Amino acid sequence: MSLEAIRYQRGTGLYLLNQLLLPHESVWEPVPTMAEAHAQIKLMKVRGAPAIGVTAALALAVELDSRKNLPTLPVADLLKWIRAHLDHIATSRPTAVNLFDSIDKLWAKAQEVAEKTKSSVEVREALVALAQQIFADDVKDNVAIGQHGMEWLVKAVPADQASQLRVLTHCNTGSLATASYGTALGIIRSLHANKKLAHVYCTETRPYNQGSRLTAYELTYEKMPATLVTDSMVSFLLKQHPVHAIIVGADRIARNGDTANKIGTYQLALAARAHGVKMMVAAPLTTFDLAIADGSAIPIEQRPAHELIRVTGAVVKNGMPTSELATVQVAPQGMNVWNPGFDVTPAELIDAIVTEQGVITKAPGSKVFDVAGFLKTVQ
Ligand SMILES: CSC[C@@H](O)[C@@H](O)C(=O)COP(=O)(O)O
Repeated sequence: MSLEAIRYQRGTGLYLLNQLLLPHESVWEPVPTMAEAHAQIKLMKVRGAPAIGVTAALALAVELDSRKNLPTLPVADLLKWIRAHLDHIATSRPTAVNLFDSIDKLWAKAQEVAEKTKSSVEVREALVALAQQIFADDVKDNVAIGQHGMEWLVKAVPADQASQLRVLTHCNTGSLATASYGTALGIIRSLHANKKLAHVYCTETRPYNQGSRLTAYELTYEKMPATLVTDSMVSFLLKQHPVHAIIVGADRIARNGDTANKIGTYQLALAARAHGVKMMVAAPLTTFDLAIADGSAIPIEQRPAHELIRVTGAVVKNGMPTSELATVQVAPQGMNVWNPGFDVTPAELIDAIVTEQGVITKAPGSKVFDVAGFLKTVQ
């Protein structure tokens, strides 16, 4: 059983693993309302593009179930309540489009059922079912991404190396960032399960350390052969040690394949290109934003300065980490800070985008992906 970040059952409620306390403590927190989901997403107690989208949907399901007055409202009033709550949760974090994908799907379903049935109870039932579907689909999609990515990479490397693959990943894209299994980490999980993984490197992913806190935790938990490196070591690592592919997730992918992902991804793609290493992006279709032509339109979240100038970790006693957390300051007070949470990797630097429907590659000679064209062939 792999780690999980989201627990939900109708009647029991929604619980999120507080990722701010990992890997030192596993504390599950209830999410009884959309307002609480907004707070947990904003604080990054839950994070990762797919996990955010799933959380928003399940929180709506939970609140629709627990507020007994909602199904007694006239359907027009229930729609107003739903719209206001969806608009609020949309303000929690700006970059991962999966949140907005969930919001759009939930709103479309609410309107459709309201129009057809005029029944608030029917609207509630349809939205609870849709939220459960969004949760279940994410797991299924990640498993498919894992399989497609593994198959693509095995074919992309020399045959005599295909069962001894060495990869590098960034940020956290595993069970903790999704409903389960993971996207980029899902591919690595599939390689490991199929005995094709020789080694995985994970970056610390400064400044928020999703790599050292979360991915390293998942890799250790899964007993994969793994090594942690700082973000600044990657070019030298690629020069010194053979790595077949850098595999990352995504928060938003434009029509041409430009990809917003955790800050630092762009420099990894540049290093990969300079060293002849494959650059793979793994994401479900909920991460695609077909409304934007290229990455210049992707909103990039600016994170607070304290994430750069302070570090939180477990207090070490007798050489061992304890469950006591402490925050220390590592830069002078008052120092100016620039802290974008994400960057955009140009499509030109990406070799493959792995989805649950298959792998998107560029036409020979093209610098960009035809995402819309790919989707027409698979849907
Ligand atoms: C499968 S998650 C893909 C991305 O969401 C992930 O790499 C990432 O950038 C997460 O950022 P975070 O700021 O931790 O939410």
